Amino acid sequence: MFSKTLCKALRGGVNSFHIKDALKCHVNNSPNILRHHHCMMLPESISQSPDFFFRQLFDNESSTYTYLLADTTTKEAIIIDPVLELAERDAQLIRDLGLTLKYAMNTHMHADHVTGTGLLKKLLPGSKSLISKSSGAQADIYVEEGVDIQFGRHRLSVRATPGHTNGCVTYVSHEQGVAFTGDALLIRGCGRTDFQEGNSKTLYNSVHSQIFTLPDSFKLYPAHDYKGQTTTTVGEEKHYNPRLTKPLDEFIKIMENLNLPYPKMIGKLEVVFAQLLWRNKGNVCGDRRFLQNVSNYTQD
Ligand SMILES: N[C@@H](CCC(=O)N[C@@H](CSS)C(=O)NCC(=O)O)C(=O)O
Repeated sequence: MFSKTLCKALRGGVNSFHIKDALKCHVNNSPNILRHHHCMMLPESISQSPDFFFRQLFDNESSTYTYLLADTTTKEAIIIDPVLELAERDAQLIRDLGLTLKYAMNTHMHADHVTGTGLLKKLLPGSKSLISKSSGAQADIYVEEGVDIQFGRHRLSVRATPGHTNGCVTYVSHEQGVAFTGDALLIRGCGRTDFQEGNSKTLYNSVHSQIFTLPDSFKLYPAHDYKGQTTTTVGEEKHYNPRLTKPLDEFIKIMENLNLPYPKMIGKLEVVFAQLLWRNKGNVCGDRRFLQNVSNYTQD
């Protein structure tokens, strides 16, 4: 079924360019059914530096990804989007690996789970919480567009990617060719825009100007996935994202008709809200204020 060139390329441990050429040649010489599938060209991927530690962690409850990154020489580490219930797991992993947590940070103020940054700070004294200034949430350190976050010799630069919430940011490592997109861009999807401070036009512009302008080979790591996918690339999403490849007006219609259920974890936040209400003697009003106050209560 495969052409000789393709079989040779697949057998020979050749690089992606060889396979690409062979695939092109295979498709050109194959029946129509293969020719009609316009698959994208695989870009050369950037290899991560040997001193860059990367670990993807998952929370089954909220389908949240947490990322632990570190400089293996200095042992300085950061954690992105930790979940409250799994803070003990994350702290233990950091201790086991002999790392020192510098920042417990968020890509945005989460509506679907309570952040673990506050508890991590207690479990790992010396670490600080970090979030974007525009999130309106409480933290030790506030970042905004253009700022660099340093750990050891590595750094993540902050790109503002509002739309799912006002304070959403994407953290980019240009050297490692990776970006942590939070809920702005999900694998073959994107963050919903129907509550909190959601705005689909803003989200569309954010993704197109701040994420799709990165090199095609950059690997993207979102804050959630509901289908068991772990990562994607800029090139893949520019080619296959069923929402963001559409023109803006179509994208807006798609987002208006997602009909997603309210995230199930918001139920849990309501328990926190009840405590907050009790503490504040009932002085809380409106959905936005509710989420803001829950965040303030849980963030730091
Ligand atoms: N049924 C899911 C709902 C998940 C959900 O709404 N996820 C958010 C991110 S957390 S606010 C989202 O933006 N989803 C976009 C999408 O297309 O799924 C659950 O409660 O688990």
